[in-house]
Amino acid sequence: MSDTTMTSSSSSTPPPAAGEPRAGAPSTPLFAIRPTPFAGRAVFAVQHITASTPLWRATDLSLAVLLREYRREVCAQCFFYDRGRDLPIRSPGTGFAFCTPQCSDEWERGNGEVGTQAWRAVEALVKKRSKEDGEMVELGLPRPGEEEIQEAWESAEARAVLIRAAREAEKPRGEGEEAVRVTKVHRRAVASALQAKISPDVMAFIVSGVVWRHNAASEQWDALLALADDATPYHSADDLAAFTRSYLHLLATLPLPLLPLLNPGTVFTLSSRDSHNSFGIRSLDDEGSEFFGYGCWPSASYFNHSCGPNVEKAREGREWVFRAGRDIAAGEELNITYLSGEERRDSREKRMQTLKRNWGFDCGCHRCREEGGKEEEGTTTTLKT
Ligand SMILES: C[S@@+](CC[C@H](N)C(=O)[O-])C[C@H]1O[C@@H](n2cnc3c(N)ncnc32)[C@H](O)[C@@H]1O
Repeated sequence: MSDTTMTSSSSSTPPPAAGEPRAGAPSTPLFAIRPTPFAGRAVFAVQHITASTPLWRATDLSLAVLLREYRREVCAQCFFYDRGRDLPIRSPGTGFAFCTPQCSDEWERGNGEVGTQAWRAVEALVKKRSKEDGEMVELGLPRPGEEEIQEAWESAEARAVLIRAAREAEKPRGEGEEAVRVTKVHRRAVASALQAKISPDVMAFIVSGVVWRHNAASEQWDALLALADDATPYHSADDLAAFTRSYLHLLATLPLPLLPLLNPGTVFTLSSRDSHNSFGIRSLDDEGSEFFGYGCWPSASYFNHSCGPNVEKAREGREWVFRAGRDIAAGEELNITYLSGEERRDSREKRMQTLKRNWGFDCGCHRCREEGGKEEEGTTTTLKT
C-alpha cells in the first residue's frame, strides 16, 4: 500500500469470513452481530433479556480528543468534570489537567514515554501561537469527494518527503553511515510547515491516534479497521486542509519514533473510522449539554441508532456501559440513540436532519417509520432465527 492510498489500510490479519466474529467486536451470550438489509451490521438479542440487564462494558478507548477549551476543567484520564472548576493537578508540559495523582499517573502510563513527549512537543508549539481559527466547522459546505481527498494527501506527501528527510538528519549515525544531506529546500519545507496556520484540536486528533497506534497491539488496530468506514470523512475543504496542514506540522515536530506511523494512510484511516463511530464525551448531568470532545471505543460501535432505543448507554469515566432499557425479546435488534437528550425531543424531520448531518444516514428506525406513517420494511430489523 502506498503511503497516500486512502481507500484501505494495512491489517495484520486477513478479514474474517462471513459469519465469523470481527476483530474487537463484542462477544457475549446475550447478543450477536448480524448484517441488516439497509443499515450495515447490527446487534441482535439471542435470548430474552429483562429490563436493566447489563449488556456490555466497553473499555477499549482508542483515540480521544479533549477539546482544548476544556483542558483545564476535564480530567484527561477519566473525563471527570467539576461544573467548570479548574482541576487540582495540572501538567504544565502537556497542558492536561487531572482530578487525582492516580489519573495523572495512569495517563502517563497509557501514553508511554514517546506519547508523553509527543503531547509536550505539541503543547510547546501551540502555546507559542495564539489560538487560530479553523477549528469551527462550518455547516452546509460541500464535503470534499474521494478524488479531492486523494489529491490533497498526495500534494501534502510531496512536501512531507522533504520534511522526513530533514528529520532523518536528527538521527544519530552509526560508524560508516553516511550523513543525510539537508539542503535549503528541505529546510524551507520544514519552516513552511511550522509557519502554517495551526488547528490545535485537529492536531490533538492526529496525535491521539498515532500515539494510540504506536502503543496498541495489532489486534487493537484491526478492531478499528473492522468498523464501518466513511470514504469522505471531512466536513469541508477547510477541514481537509486543516488535516493535511496539521500532518505536515506534526511531521516537523513529533518525536522520531512516531514518524513511521505518521503517514497519510494512518491519518486518513483514523478519520474514516472516527467519522461513523465516535461517541461524544459529554457532561454527565444536565443531559450532557457540555460537549468536551469525543472518542472511539471499537467494541461499542456495533449498536445501530434508534430514536426509540431499547438499550441505555452511560459513560462511567473512560468506559461505556450498556443496559437493557426494557424487556427485550430474543431476535429483537438492540439499539442505542446517537442523539443528545434535547435532540431526542425534536420532531421526526429535525431528528432525521441531525442524523443525516452528523452521521450521514437516513434514519430507518421504528419510531421514524411509525411517525412517518410508512408501512414498508425499514432499515431496523428483527433477526429471524
Ligand atoms: C456506529 S455504526 C453502527 C454499526 C454499523 N451498522 C456497522 O455495520 O458497523 C453507525 C452506522 O450504522 C448505520 N446506522 C446506524 N443506525 C442506523 C439507522 N437507524 N438507520 C440507518 N442506518 C443506521 C449508519 O451507516 C451509521 O453511520
